[in-house]
Amino acid sequence: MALQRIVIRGGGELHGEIPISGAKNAALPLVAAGLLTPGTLILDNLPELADVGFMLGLVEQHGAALARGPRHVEITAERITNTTAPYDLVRKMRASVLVLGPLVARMGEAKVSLPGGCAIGTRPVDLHLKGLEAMGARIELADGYVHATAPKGLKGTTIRFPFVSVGATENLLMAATLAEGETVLDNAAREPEITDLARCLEAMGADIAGIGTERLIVRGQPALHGARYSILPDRIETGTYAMAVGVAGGRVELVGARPDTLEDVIDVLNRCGVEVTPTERGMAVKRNGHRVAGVDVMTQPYPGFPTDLQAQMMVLMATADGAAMITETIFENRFMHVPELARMGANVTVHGASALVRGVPRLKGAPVMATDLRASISLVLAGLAAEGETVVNRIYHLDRGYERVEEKLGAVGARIQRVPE
Ligand SMILES: CC(=O)N[C@H]1[C@@H](OP(=O)(O)OP(=O)(O)OC[C@H]2O[C@@H](n3ccc(=O)[nH]c3=O)[C@H](O)[C@@H]2O)O[C@H](CO)[C@@H](O)[C@@H]1O
Ligand SMILES: C=C(OP(=O)(O)O)C(=O)O
Repeated sequence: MALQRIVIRGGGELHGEIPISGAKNAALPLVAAGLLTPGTLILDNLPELADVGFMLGLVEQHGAALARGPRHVEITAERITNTTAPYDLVRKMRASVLVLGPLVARMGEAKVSLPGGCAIGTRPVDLHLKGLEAMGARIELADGYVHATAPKGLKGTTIRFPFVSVGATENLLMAATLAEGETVLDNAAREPEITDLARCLEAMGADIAGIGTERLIVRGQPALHGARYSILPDRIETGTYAMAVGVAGGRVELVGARPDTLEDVIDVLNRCGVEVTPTERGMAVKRNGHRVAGVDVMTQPYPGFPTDLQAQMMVLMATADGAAMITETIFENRFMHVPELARMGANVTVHGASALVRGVPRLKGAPVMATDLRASISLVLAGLAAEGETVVNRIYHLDRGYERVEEKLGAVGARIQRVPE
């Protein structure tokens, strides 16, 4: 794909409505779950994103047949013909590691390239591997690959996570559905995407208790069957566009949003003066004239403030009337947007895991470089608030997680364009 950039002329308010897509971070494990059954898993409300395309390509090369329509896929893994997830696919997207649990559980074997570090931190997968080991798999690491074998199948056990991990919870939850006996996952992640995965697994015949809590109890089944499931709306996309309205001003209805999946974020927005109200179709977000107030936030596992909205929140605080302390507790290197925002006139000082943001009346347009998905969209938001022109380079990260971003923002009045680099 040719390199592209996004050009934004800031300063205008946003008015109208934005449709919210299906959640990327629910879609990825749900596609992997298609490997658990020889039956057909039908997923609706599938977001059209680069990451979803990578994940579908991955399950396809494991032997799944795909039938795709708009926002819809049918995955039939009648036979798994290949249990190796190669480096070339895994390096494009870390969530590829989510095929490990389903493959070992169903086939007794899998070889998955180790995902490696990425821009936001080292991101090891030790909890995924320890959990599979506790379920009886033998784990070997060689040549950059994890080779997991469980020729007699996985066995249920109790796994207590030392800290909360979304991916490890998902991988082991999927593995446990086909294990022999009962698996207890303690200190499990409670993100809405995990609830979505658990509900879909139930529809496929899994027996799971404690859904939505930090203790998941799974009674393994000999096999799962096909099902049809509609993916929940993306709470991170919702929060991002809510913050865009906070940054630019105006009033926008986020159609299809599920406010119950982002209560903490809505509370923060209301406290800083961005009005969020539920509507019949989703939620409405409004800011009129006045500058927002500074509000401190700390990222936390769900139901706390999501790390995936930290960069966008920083942009909102960058133009606040006052100061805000933003603390990142999930990833050790998730402030790469700070130097780029500074080039646009933001006043941010980083001390370890905290960033002190002193609001300025106005940001200024500049050419900037996107380093990861949420950093990229934060620069787009900054461009909406800035005087003059902002050019965001290296936008392929954006297409991993935001569907038709320039169309969605353009439709509510943003002056935004995608152009070749
Ligand atoms: C595809 C997907 O859903 N991605 C999300 C998922 O990522 P992901 O599932 O990778 O994030 P985790 O919740 O696992 O990571 C949380 C923390 O635990 C660490 N860790 C994790 C696993 C492990 O085995 N060992 C370990 O040390 C990570 O490096 C990180 O510091 O949750 C993150 C936290 O909400 C989000 O930012 C990502 O958008
Ligand atoms: C970090 C993210 O995704 P991933 O875990 O797929 O890298 C994200 O969605 O912000």
